[in-house]
Amino acid sequence: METADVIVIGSGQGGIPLAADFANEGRKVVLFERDALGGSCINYGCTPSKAFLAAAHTAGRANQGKKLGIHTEVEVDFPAVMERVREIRSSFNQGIRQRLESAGVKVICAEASFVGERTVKGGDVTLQAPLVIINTGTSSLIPDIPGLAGTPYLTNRNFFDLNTLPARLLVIGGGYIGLELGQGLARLGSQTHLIVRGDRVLGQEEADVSEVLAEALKQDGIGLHFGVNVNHVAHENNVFKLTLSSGEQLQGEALLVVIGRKPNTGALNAANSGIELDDKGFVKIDDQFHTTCSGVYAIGDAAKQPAFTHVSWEDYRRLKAILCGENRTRSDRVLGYAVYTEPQVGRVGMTLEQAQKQGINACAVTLPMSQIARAIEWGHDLGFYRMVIDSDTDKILGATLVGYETAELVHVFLSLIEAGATWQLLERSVHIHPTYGEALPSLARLLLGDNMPGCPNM
Ligand SMILES: Cc1cc2nc3c(=O)[nH]c(=O)nc-3n(C[C@H](O)[C@H](O)[C@H](O)COP(=O)(O)OP(=O)(O)OC[C@H]3O[C@@H](n4cnc5c(N)ncnc54)[C@H](O)[C@@H]3O)c2cc1C
Ligand SMILES: NC(=O)c1ccc[n+]([C@@H]2O[C@H](COP(=O)([O-])OP(=O)(O)OC[C@H]3O[C@@H](n4cnc5c(N)ncnc54)[C@H](O)[C@@H]3O)[C@@H](O)[C@H]2O)c1
Repeated sequence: METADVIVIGSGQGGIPLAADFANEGRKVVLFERDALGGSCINYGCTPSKAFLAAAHTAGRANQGKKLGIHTEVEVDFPAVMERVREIRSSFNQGIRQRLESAGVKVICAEASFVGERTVKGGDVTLQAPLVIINTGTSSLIPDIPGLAGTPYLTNRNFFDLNTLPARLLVIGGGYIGLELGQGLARLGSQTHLIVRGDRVLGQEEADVSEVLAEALKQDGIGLHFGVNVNHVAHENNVFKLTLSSGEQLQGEALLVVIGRKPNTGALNAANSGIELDDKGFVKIDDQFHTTCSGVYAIGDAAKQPAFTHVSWEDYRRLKAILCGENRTRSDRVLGYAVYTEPQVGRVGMTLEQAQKQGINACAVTLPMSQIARAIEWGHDLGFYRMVIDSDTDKILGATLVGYETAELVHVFLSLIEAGATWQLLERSVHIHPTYGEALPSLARLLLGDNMPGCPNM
């Protein structure tokens, strides 16, 4: 049987740099990929969705110009929007191929599965290696709704193949993907309905985050249906007909199904290498990414890490350090993430509820957009900034920023928390006027009991 030094299964966000690094060090590295190189992020996730949203939010902002007295007629060239998205995706994809090739990684385009301990078969190649890394990601979870199977519904996988703007869009799921892509198509002109099983969108966030988002979606003309299930799907004459548990019927030319993800571990035959999966199929790992089989590690979404690209990438850095003998773990990082709706949600660290559940004597301060000069000047009236602190140590524990481009601004908190900073440090900082960033020391000033924390001229 052929051998290698390292086998990587899946070209996800952590697997690619790991494979390239080991190959650059002169080791024999083989990477198995059953689909497009670069995984979900580059092909069906972050890259195409954010390129798509750049167009959608440009249209949305132009339409909102009327609040500032600017009236424009937006004309959407949908095929051009989608062609640009696919071009960007393709260029990123090519970049991955070049990176792996120039590092000397042997890429095998086949689905891999374990046939023995640390022994992997893909296509007609069977290999054994002392080090195997699983980075196989997730795929769309599809609900078992009568009538759905066999219809041409959309998921994040085929969404970016669209060439015609659907006149009416129906979305099942009120999470990240439903909100981002649903709001995106609505802003480009689809009459959109969001069907949400729970009582609010983004159910895992704080309730007032959901409220702001719901208001923003309504302003984009999106119909919101809470607390309902889809009982039946029909597809006739190119029109989807959905019957909801409330008895309501909805129709649309497109149906987007985005109710969460399932791990890509079914094909792995993990048990053949003594690798245990949990009851949902995620690979079980310890705090150093080790599976239940010696020499086999798992990173990213398939290992039930928070499902974000930067997490999978950071998994790579930590696993690399661990394999080089450093005593790192996976659980001591400050988690940040963002939702790319308008307004955006930028989140870092703990919410107040999470902190209190951990027994921390925590408190939070919140500053609404109506008290931020920059937001008033630009007409960005939806949202708020919130900071959570430890009342005993004064350390900053977390932040939730809902507003314009907060995915950028929230990094201030990421660095402060990483540095173990107190809220007094933020309060002392003199931020530039007039900026959104200026509101962050103002937020801290609320802890001084300052009721008028805004900028000097307010
Ligand atoms: C629509 C959408 C938008 C997103 N937007 C963002 C965002 O803005 N920011 C963010 O941080 N995250 C975002 N995410 C999440 C992000 O894409 C993932 O968390 C990220 O890609 C990490 O995935 P990964 O490294 O675990 O594996 P993946 O990127 O999923 O890659 C796994 C790879 O393994 C391959 N594979 C699976 N099984 C096998 C097998 N048996 N043999 C060979 N190959 C196999 C797959 O084909 C795939 O290429 C988004 C996701 C989606 C779906
Ligand atoms: N900006 C980003 O970083 C970004 C963007 C997109 C996706 N992602 C990642 O991808 C993951 C998956 O996104 P997602 O939107 O598919 O999942 P999600 O978990 O964010 O949302 C799923 C939604 O579907 C609903 N739902 C679940 N089961 C249902 C059912 N049977 N019927 C009807 N509704 C149901 C849930 O209540 C929820 O509203 C995210 O958790 C995130 O980690 C990240």
